[in-house]
Amino acid sequence: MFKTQSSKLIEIEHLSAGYDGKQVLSDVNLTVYQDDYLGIIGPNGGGKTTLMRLILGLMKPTEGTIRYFRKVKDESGETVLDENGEAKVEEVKEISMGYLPQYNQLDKQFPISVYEVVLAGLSKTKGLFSRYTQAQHQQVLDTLERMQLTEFKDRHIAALSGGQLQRVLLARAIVSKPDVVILDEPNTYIDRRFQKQMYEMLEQINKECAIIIVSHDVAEVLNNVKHIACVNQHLHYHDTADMPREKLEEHFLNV
Ligand SMILES: Nc1ncnc2c1ncn2[C@@H]1O[C@H](COP(=O)(O)OP(=O)(O)OP(=O)(O)O)[C@@H](O)[C@H]1O
Repeated sequence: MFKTQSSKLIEIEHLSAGYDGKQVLSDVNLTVYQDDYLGIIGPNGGGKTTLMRLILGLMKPTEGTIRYFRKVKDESGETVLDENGEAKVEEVKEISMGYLPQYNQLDKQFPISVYEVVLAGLSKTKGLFSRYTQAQHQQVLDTLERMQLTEFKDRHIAALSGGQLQRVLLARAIVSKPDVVILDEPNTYIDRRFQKQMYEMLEQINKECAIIIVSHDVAEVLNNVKHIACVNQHLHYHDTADMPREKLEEHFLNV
């Protein structure tokens, strides 16, 4: 089993939020760590996507705070450690986040190629009127290679299988080397045969950044994540290393 004791990346305290005066999340507290792999599970309409939208800054809470932290580096670029030997962090206004949206939020007919989709993952790092640099184009090519997508580079996204499209969107989410990748129901893109491959890719990605994955596939999520949070207006949190797998399944399979 995994064990994480690393520095915080996102800290959520006493967060409440909703739509049109109807409360969807109440008094949510959650810490996401720098090298975290956090699974978010819960019933339909429980507030999982809402929590992701809040973390991404796409909507504002009615109460509570979300704070972001970055590792402190010295002049030579080395991470500074605190008294416990953990990376020292400082609060920052924002961190970089890659996002893989739910399948049903996607317009597959939008006229855009695989290369352009992945390049769009760098749009935040480019000035509004400036062009992408040679290095940024190379970054796209490297990411396509890593995701085994080079042969589909010029293909229209409507002409991809679900698994290929999922890899393209994952490539877009990681191309900027973000601090955290947020995946909302990534399994809806693929059939079960490809799930193993997806989790292997995520394990590799987790060596470089934190991952938050929303999923209905409780058993599969429990197999892969370091921490698990069950969201149903309130949030219940568990360290998967602290609880036997059977207990977690018993606890969560019926949510
Ligand atoms: N834009 C919106 N306007 C009004 N109500 C919304 C909006 N988005 C979500 N809701 C409502 O908020 C509640 C939580 O929705 P949310 O999408 O966060 O749940 P979820 O846990 O992600 O659900 P699912 O597992 O079905 O994707 C639901 O009752 C939903 O109908």
